[in-house]
Amino acid sequence: MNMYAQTKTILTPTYWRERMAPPAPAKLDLRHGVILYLEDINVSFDGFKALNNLNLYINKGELRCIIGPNGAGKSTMMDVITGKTRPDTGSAWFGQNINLLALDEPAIAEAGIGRKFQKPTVFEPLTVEENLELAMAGNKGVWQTFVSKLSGEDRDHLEATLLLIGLVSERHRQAGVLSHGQKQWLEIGMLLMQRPELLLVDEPVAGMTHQEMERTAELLKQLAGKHSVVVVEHDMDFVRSIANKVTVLHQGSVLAEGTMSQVQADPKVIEVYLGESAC
Ligand SMILES: Nc1ncnc2c1ncn2[C@@H]1O[C@H](COP(=O)(O)OP(=O)(O)OP(=O)(O)O)[C@@H](O)[C@H]1O
Repeated sequence: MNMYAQTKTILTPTYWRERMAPPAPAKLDLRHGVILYLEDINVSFDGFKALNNLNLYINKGELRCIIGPNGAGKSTMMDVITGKTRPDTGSAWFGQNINLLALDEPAIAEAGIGRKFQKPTVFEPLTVEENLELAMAGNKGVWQTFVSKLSGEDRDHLEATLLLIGLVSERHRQAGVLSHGQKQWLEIGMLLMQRPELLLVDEPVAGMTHQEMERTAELLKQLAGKHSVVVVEHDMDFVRSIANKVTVLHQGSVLAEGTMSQVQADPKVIEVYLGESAC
């Protein structure tokens, strides 16, 4: 190509769009059956070790509960997975091939990790259905979501999600008038609209009635298999009702891991929880 043609080419928007566009997210490699690897993770805040050589492995389709006393490092661990906090040392991989420490928060969400915080953050003036539509939009933008029609596949996904979260009959109600439990389920539904592989759920049953807790347990159990789910929760009855495997964190490390009965019988766990009636 002569110099004139070359200059003309590099002045076109297409030339730059192709080169400046972020690379498409890598396809998650789950061939070893493990979706999350955290290895030797250390996080310090002003010299205080919030995570101390933490190792955690989550299998594809697993529902894992993380428990531990206040200050054990549970939230910090979730922050490392989602890119909110960078560890001082260690490695964090999503499947075999996605290095979480090389990605920022939006890229981690895009790669397939969704997080639900304790407090529901639904859009109260919008209906249940509109909230789900908006969540599906991802990076499309609010305006474009409402002017563009959902594809048949997206519509099916929305209907299936409404059914799963038990809000079919509430679909045209404003999110603001829902009960606390219903808002939590809607927010889980909003995460599901983005088809995450791994869901991180922070204290899902705080403030719920007993009935709402039972419904939430059913919902999380239904999600497992299709998704991998990590739940941080203080309510031990709830944990007992959903978890096959529980990880106990203490002082930023894994203290014990196993079934709820196994960890409850572990003298190290009993010692840590001594005086706390929860366990
Ligand atoms: N940004 C921060 N700056 C300083 N210290 C922090 C920061 N975030 C967390 N910590 C400290 O790190 C430790 C672990 O906190 P973290 O919130 O991860 O624990 P947790 O297990 O989630 O506790 P809880 O069950 O009370 O939510 C605590 O001692 C906390 O005070």
